[in-house]
Amino acid sequence: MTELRVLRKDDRDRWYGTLERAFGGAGEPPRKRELLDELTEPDRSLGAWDGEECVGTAGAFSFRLSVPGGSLVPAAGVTMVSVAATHRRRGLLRSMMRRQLDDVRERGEPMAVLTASEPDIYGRFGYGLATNCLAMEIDTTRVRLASLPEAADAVELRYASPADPEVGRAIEDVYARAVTRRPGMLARQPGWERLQLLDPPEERAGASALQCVLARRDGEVTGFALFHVTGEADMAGAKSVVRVRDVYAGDPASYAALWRFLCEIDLTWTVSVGNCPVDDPVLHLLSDVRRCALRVRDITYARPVDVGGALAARAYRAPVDVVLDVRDAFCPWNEGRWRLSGDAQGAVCARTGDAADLALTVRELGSAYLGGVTLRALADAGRVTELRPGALAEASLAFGSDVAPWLPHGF
Ligand SMILES: CC(=O)SCCNC(=O)CCNC(=O)[C@H](O)C(C)(C)COP(=O)(O)OP(=O)(O)OC[C@H]1O[C@@H](n2cnc3c(N)ncnc32)[C@H](O)[C@@H]1OP(=O)(O)O
Repeated sequence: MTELRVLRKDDRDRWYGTLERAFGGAGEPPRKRELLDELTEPDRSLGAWDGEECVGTAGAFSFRLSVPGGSLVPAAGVTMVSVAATHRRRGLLRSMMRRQLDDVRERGEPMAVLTASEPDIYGRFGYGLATNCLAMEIDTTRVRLASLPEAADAVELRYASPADPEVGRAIEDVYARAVTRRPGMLARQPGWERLQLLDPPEERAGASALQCVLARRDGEVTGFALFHVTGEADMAGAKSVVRVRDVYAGDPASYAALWRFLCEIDLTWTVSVGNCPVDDPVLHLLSDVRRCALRVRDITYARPVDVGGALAARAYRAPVDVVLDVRDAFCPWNEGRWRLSGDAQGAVCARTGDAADLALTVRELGSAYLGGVTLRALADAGRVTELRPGALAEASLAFGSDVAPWLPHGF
C-alpha cells in the first residue's frame, strides 16, 4: 500500500534520491541541486511512499505563461516526475497526476504545462503538444549573415560578466520584454534568474565558462547573448564550436548584430544552437539555411485545467464565435459545450446549451491553445470534428498566433 503526501522537510533527500535515480542516478551538480531545492515548492511536491521508501515524485512550479495577446496566465509547471523502477506500471504516475490536477484546479490555475521525458506519457492525462523548437548546427565556414539591417553596424557589443548583478538585471529586463511578445514563455519567478545563469563546470562538457555579450544602442542595453566556446583543433587547425545558450534582443538591429558576432568569432567553425523558436528571425539572416542542419523537436505540452478560464484568458487573431464540445475523461469538470466569443482584444468563454460547432478533446485544445498547432491540422488528423460548416476555418484562423509559441528552457 503506498501513501501519497506532500513533501515534509525530512523527506527531501529521499525524494530527490528517487527522482535522480529515475533519470540515471548521476544527479545534478551540487550548486544546481541547492538552487533547485530552494525553488522547489514543498506544498506542490508529491511523494509516493512505500513504508519509509520514496517510490514516486511529482512537483509543480507556480508559473505565469505568456499567451497570444500578451497576457500572463497562471500555469502549473509540472516537473520532477518519477516512479521507482521497482514500482513501475502499477498506476503510481496516474495517482500523482490525479492528485496534482485536482490541486491545480483548486489553486485556480487555468493551465498546466510540462516538457516530457517521453512524448507518449502525458496525452492520456490531457496534455497536447503545443510548441516545437528548432536546433541547428551552423557551418560558419560556409554560412554568413546576409542582408543585415543597416543599423546593426551601430550596435555596440561588449563582453560582460554573467556573475555581475548589474549584468544579471540588464539580462532580466531584456528577457521580461521578450516574454509578452512571444506566447509560451514563462515570466521569471524570483530565483529563476539565478538558475538560468548557473554555470556548473560539470555541465560544460569541456567548453569554456559561460560567456556573455551585451548589445547596446544609445547607451541602453538592447540585447544579450550567452554562450560557451569549445577549444577544439586538429591537424588542419582550430575547429572550435560556439554553443549558444540564449540570444535575445528587443530590436532587429541588435538581434542581427549579436548573431553576426556569434557566427564570426575567430577560430570557431560551427555555431551550435539547441533550442530556438521555429520562426526565429535569424533564419532570414543566414545565407544558407541548408548548411545549418535544422532539426525540429517537441518542447511544450499544454493542458487546459479550467477550459472556460483558459480560453477566456487569451486573445484571438480574428473574430471567433464557436461552440466547442469538449471531452475530458481525466478532468470531467471540463466536459460539455462551451461558447467561445473573442477577438484580438479578448474573449469570453462560458457553458452553453447551444448546438456544438466543433468536437474535440481537451488534449487538442491544449495543442491549439498557444497558437502553434492549428485546429485545421488536428482536424486533418481526425482529432477535431467539424459539426457546422465553416466553423473549423473560423476557429483555426482565430486560434493561430502571428509569432510562433516557444519555450526557451526546460524546468
Ligand atoms: C514532466 C516530467 O517530469 S517528465 C519525466 C517523467 N519521468 C521519467 O521519464 C523518469 C523515468 N520513468 C518513470 O519514472 C516512470 O516510468 C513514469 C513516471 C514515466 C511512469 O510511471 P508509472 O507509475 O509506471 O506509470 P503508471 O503505471 O501510472 O502508468 C499510467 C499510464 O501511462 C502509461 N505509461 C507509463 N509510462 C509510460 C511511458 N514511458 N511511455 C508510454 N506510456 C507510459 C502506462 O502504460 C499507463 O497506461 P494506461 O493509461 O493505458 O493504463
